[in-house]
Amino acid sequence: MALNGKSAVVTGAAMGIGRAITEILLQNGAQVALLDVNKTAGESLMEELNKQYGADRTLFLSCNVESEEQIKAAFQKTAETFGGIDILCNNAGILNESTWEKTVSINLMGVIRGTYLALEHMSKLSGGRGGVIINTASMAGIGPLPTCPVYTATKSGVVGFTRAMATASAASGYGIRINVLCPGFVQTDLMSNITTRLGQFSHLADLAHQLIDKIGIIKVSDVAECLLELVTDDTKNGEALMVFEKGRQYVNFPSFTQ
Ligand SMILES: NC(=O)c1ccc[n+]([C@@H]2O[C@H](COP(=O)([O-])OP(=O)(O)OC[C@H]3O[C@@H](n4cnc5c(N)ncnc54)[C@H](O)[C@@H]3O)[C@@H](O)[C@H]2O)c1
Ligand SMILES: CCCCC[C@H](O)CC\C=C/C=C/C=C/[C@@H](O)[C@@H](O)CCCC(=O)O
Repeated sequence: MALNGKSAVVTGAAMGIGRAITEILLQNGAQVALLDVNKTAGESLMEELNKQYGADRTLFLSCNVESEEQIKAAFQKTAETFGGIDILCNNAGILNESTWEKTVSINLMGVIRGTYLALEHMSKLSGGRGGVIINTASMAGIGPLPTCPVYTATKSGVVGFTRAMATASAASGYGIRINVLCPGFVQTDLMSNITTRLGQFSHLADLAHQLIDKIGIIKVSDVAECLLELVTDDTKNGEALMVFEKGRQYVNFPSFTQ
C-alpha cells in the first residue's frame, strides 16, 4: 500500500515507538491521528509535527485504549476529519507486573478493542476501503521473559490474535491485512526503572539486565522502518516481524497442516 494521502491512527503515539511510527507515516505522506492517554505529551507533539508537516496532517485525540467509548469516539473523529481510516497501529502498551490486570487490559484487550472497532470503519463488508492493521507485540510474545510473565502473556496473546484475525480477514473478505511487530529491547521510557516494573519478580532484575546485554538495545526508528515494511508490502498478512540488534527476521511458526 502506498501511503500518500492515506489516513492512519496510532495508539500510544505521544512518545517512544508510537511517536516514531507516527513520524514515519507522516514522512511517507499519510495523515495521522495520534491517540494517547497522555494529553500534555500528545498535544505538544502535535504542535511540533504541525510545524513540520502542516496543520492538516495530524490530529491529537485524548484516548485511553481501556475505554471502548473513547476509542469509538476517536475513530469517528478521525474518519470525519480525514475521510476514513486506512491504517491502524495498535501500539499502546505498558510494562507493569504489579498492576497485572491493567497490563492485560491495555496490552491485549486494548488491541482487540481497537481492532474490532476499526473493522466498522475499515472493512469492505461495512462500507470501508480495506487497509492494514499493525499490532505492536514484542519478542517476548515469541520467546517468554521469566521476569515478566503477564507482559509475556499479553504479547503472546497479541501475536496469536493477529495471526488468527489475519486469516479470518482474508477468509471473510474484509480487505484488511493484519501483521504484528515483535521488537526486542528498544530505547524508550518503558525500559526505565525496570526493577520497579517487575513487581513480585523484581528479585530477578539481574536476569533481565543480562538478557538486555545479550540481545542489545535498538532505536525507535529501527522499529518504525519495520512497520513501514509491513504496511507497504501487500504480500504480508499474518506475519510476525522481529527486530533486534542483529537485524530483522520474520518468524517461522510450525505448521500443523503440511
Ligand atoms: N521499549 C521496548 O523495549 C519495547 C519492546 C517491544 C515492544 N514494546 C511495545 O511497544 C509499545 C510501545 O512501547 P514504548 O516502549 O514506546 O513505551 P513508552 O512508554 O515509551 O510509550 C507508550 C505510550 O503509550 C501510551 N499509553 C500507555 N497506556 C495507554 C493507554 N491506556 N491508552 C492510550 N495510550 C497509552 C503512553 O502514554 C505512551 O505515550 C508497547 O506496546 C510495548 O509493549 C516495547
Ligand atoms: C525486562 C524488560 C522487558 C521489556 C519488554 C520488551 O517488550 C522487550 C522484550 C525483548 C526481548 C525479549 C526476548 C525474549 C527472549 C526469550 O525467548 C528467552 O530467550 C529469554 C530467556 C531468559 C533468560 O535466559 O534469562
